[in-house]
Amino acid sequence: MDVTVRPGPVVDLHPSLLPIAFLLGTWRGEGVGGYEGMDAFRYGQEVVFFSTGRPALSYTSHTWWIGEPRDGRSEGSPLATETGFWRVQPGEGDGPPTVEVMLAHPFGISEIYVGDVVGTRVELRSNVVIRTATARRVDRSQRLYGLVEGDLAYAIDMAAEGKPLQSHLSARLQRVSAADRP
Ligand code: HEM
Repeated sequence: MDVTVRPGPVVDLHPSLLPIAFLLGTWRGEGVGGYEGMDAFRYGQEVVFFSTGRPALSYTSHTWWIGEPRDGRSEGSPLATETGFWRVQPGEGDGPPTVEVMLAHPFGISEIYVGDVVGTRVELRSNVVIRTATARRVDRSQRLYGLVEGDLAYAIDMAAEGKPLQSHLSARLQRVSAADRP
C-alpha cells in the first residue's frame, strides 16, 4: 500500500505559554508517596509537556512501582497515570500570570486547578474534583511545581476518604529531552 506522508502542522509555542515554557520536554525521575494510614512507597515517573501550537501545553504522566515488592506489585508495575492541559491567562493588574490545569485520571476522577506562576514556580492552590459514583472519595488537592537546580520538583497534597489535606506525593524529575513534542 502506498502511504503519502504529508507535512504535519507547524508547531510553534503559543506566546501565551511563555511563562510556563520552562516545563516543556520529557522528565523522568523518582518520587515518594504516602498517606494517613498507608505505608510510604517509592515510584518512578515520566512526565511529558509538549506544545501543539495551540494556547495550552499538553501533559501526560506515567508512574511505576520501584523498590521492594509489596501487595502484588514489583519493580516496574504500573501505577497512576494522568493526562491534561495547562494554559495561562494574564494576571490581574500587576499580579502574576494565572495557570489553569485540567487533568483526567483513569479512576473516575477529573479535576481543574487554578493557580499562579511566579518565575519558575507554579502554585496550584484552588481545585475542584468531580468523580463517578465508583471512584475513591477525593475532595480536594493542591499542587506545587518548580525548578530546583534544573530539575522539575513537585509536591501534591490531597484531602481524600474524609481525611484532612495532607501530602500524597512528591518527586524530583530530571529533564531527559528538551523536545517540545514527544
Ligand atoms: C504519581 C501519581 C500517583 C501515584 C504513584 C499514586 C500511588 C498510590 C498508591 C500506591 C496508593 C496506595 C493504595 C493503592 O494501591 O491504590 C494510592 C492511594 C490513593 N491515591 Fe494515589 N497515586 C498517585 C496519584 C494520585 C492522584 C492524582 C490522586 C487523586 C486525584 C490519588 C488518589 C489516591 C487515593 C484517594 C488513594 C487512597 C487513599 C486512602 O485509602 O486513604 N492518587 N496512591
